[in-house]
Amino acid sequence: MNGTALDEIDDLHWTLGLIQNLEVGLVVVDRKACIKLWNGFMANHSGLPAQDVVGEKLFDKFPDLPTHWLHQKLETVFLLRNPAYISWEQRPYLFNFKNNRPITGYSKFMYQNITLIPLTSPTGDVDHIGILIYDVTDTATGQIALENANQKLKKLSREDRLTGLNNRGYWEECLNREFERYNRTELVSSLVMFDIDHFKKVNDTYGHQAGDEVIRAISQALQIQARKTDIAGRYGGEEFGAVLTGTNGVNAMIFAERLRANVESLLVKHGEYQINCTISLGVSELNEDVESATAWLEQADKALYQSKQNGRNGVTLFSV
Ligand SMILES: Nc1nc2c(ncn2[C@@H]2O[C@H](COP(=O)(O)OP(=O)(O)OP(=O)(O)O)[C@@H](O)[C@H]2O)c(=O)[nH]1
Repeated sequence: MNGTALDEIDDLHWTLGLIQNLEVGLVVVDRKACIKLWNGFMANHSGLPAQDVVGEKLFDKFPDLPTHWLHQKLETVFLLRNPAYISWEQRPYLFNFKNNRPITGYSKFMYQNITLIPLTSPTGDVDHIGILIYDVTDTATGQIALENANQKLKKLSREDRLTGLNNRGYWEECLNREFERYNRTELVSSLVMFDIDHFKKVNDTYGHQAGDEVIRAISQALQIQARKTDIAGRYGGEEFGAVLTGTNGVNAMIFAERLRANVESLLVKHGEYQINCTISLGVSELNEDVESATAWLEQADKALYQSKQNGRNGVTLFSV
């Protein structure tokens, strides 16, 4: 053997060593999806050494693979002779490997980015594809945790702590949006505002904690009665609002009256006491006479004030 041949063998030897020890998975398959190369990364994570895998059909050896999808991807790479990239966001993993990172141990599996590379033979044909598997568990779990934290923050910024209802800021935003929507679609909506009657007396008689229990119980009654499309919020200390989308004034009055009766029949337990409360409600239908979201709110508030004037524990529909 001459010097050049020895050099080439030497080059091949260290190239193979490099491939075997890469911290990236490498699988080479032919046109029949027969496995030609299976590097150390793949052996370590699958528990299957190269001698058990090389020469086998990929889909026979790994029946859990997304056969149809991967087959199509491989065919496209053979046909177009262009690489294909699949990120963990499109498909969390190709091979179901356990996540063995101690820091990101809360993910059960290894997130993977995948690259499919067409491999050209000396004749210029593409008869093989290299499948590269990158372990991106750290990036993926970090990004998922960040997204979850953002979702939680968003929820917290919109939520009233005591009741879990929308807080005033977010509820007003929804009210404004509903008003804008009405201007575009003219689909009717109604607003119900209500306030707990003589609530100061509840606090003074049973204490602030008991008052909080009453607020929570009434909020729950509101949440149970509201539809998914209704927008319920805590407007102030003991004042609440509900935007009833797609509901006219007459039906909003039925809603309000049912809620009034529900609250009237509630008995809120606090220690040895059972506290009974009532609410006063005002209803305002959104129609072309209402000039702004603020005007809509003022109308419902006027109707609520009328209910208080009428002796409380009642419902009033705003009229000019
Ligand atoms: N426990 C508790 N009390 C609150 C909260 N927010 C406001 N309040 C109390 O609600 C009471 C509201 O009293 P008022 O505005 O005088 O009204 P009211 O006693 O309900 O009388 P009317 O509305 O006229 O029937 C006050 O005593 C506030 O301290 C809260 O989050 N928890």
